[in-house]
Amino acid sequence: MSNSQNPSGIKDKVAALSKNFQTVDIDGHDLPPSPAPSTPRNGRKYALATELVYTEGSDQYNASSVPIYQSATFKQTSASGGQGEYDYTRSGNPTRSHLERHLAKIMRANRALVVSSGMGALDVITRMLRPGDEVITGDDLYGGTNRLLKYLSTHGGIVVHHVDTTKPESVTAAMNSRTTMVLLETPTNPLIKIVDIPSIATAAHSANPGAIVAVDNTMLSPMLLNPLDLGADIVYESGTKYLSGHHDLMAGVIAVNDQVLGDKLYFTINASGCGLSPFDSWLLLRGIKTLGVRMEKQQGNAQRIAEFLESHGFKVRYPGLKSHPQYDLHWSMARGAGAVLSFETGDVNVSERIVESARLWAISVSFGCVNSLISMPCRMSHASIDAKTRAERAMPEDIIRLCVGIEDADDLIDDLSRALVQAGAVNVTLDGFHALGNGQEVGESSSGASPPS
Ligand SMILES: Cc1ncc(COP(=O)(O)O)c(C=O)c1O
Ligand SMILES: N[C@@H](CCSC[C@H](N)C(=O)O)C(=O)O
Repeated sequence: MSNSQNPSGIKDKVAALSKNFQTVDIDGHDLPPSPAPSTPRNGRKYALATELVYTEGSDQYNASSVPIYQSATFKQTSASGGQGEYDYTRSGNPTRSHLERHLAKIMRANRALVVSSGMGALDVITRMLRPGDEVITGDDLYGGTNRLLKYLSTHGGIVVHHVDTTKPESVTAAMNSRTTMVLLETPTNPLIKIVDIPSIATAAHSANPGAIVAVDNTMLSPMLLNPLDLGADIVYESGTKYLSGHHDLMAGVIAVNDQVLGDKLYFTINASGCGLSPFDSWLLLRGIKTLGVRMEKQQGNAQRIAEFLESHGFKVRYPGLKSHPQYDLHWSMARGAGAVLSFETGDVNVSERIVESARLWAISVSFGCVNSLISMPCRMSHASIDAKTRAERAMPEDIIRLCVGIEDADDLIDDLSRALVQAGAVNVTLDGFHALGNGQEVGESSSGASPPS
């Protein structure tokens, strides 16, 4: 390059300098590594609602919204490679890093990792298992989790014990020195059973100090529960649900405190290539900002709807109701009841008619979205669990799951009332209406098992 093209020789100087000093750009400006993450956890400085929206970026242009680094590759400054913070998006991407560090803070973890779905997160976690390892898990589990565990027990030589995790003594009885992982959900999906995380974590670690206690926190989100503070080693969740809140992306989040564990999980993510894309990382980061207000509104609505159904004679499962058999246990761990509840009608056909009569409530799987959803888990989200297993696990075929959104609660109740009447689920009198055929106790199964899909 001639001096006329480069009068002061500044570019040569900068090029030489930048080999050693990576934060100087081509024009010699001091350049912070692009978007520096939200501050790593250093003790909670603010209330969670504040932390959700507060991110300290040091983007070179002070962008208020973290930029989407839609790039697969990052140029290096020398042929020896590995000098820049990023080289390839499968291994790391600034938008994803920002999200991960923001999540670590919110989840009260030392490290968070984001992948392409909640099931992707569980896949990464279970890749730590080896043939002969034993896993203890619940008898009421999200259908996809059950399916992956079944696959691992059929094809991977992993022994999976499904026990009633609401009874810590059942979990303890299944433990031995080969127990490598205890996998918990609370509240369970869809029976809304509560699991005592601290007691089970203590028992698992004393049976085998190397055992990993992993908690699926999808139902409550970090807004309402922090399993790592209760003795869990890994917390993971489907970011498709509350964290993002709009059903416009799929994501999975994993968080840990142990550095070695974090490194192992990261290795698998890089090796298998399931890290969350830059655009979905950005969308998830945007969704997280409103988690506090969404959850507050959603669980306020859910409480009203649970009380409405119970007051009209339905058997309702929701930890915000004093009638929940594990009300005290739930509130000893969590800061809220969440926004998923289920109820029974006593008749699978009546349940079907209710679901199909609702208008505001969309017939849809999933939960955590701003819109209210209604579903029959045995035919939808949990259809991958065969009818025989569902019956053995006392999963009522008529159970209806409500995933409550942010709409006006009166509108939701009006729509549900109309659906209950239209479906013939209630006895209407001059004084109001009352559930028909609700002679069931929690956990008692009704007839009418439908075939697995
Ligand atoms: C409790 C629970 N865990 C995990 C998952 C899996 O998440 P994803 O659908 O994002 O893979 C789901 C739902 O799909 C779920 O309900
Ligand atoms: N067809 C899907 C069903 C997804 S269910 C989603 C969510 N976890 C829920 O509980 O509603 C599948 O087979 O995985």
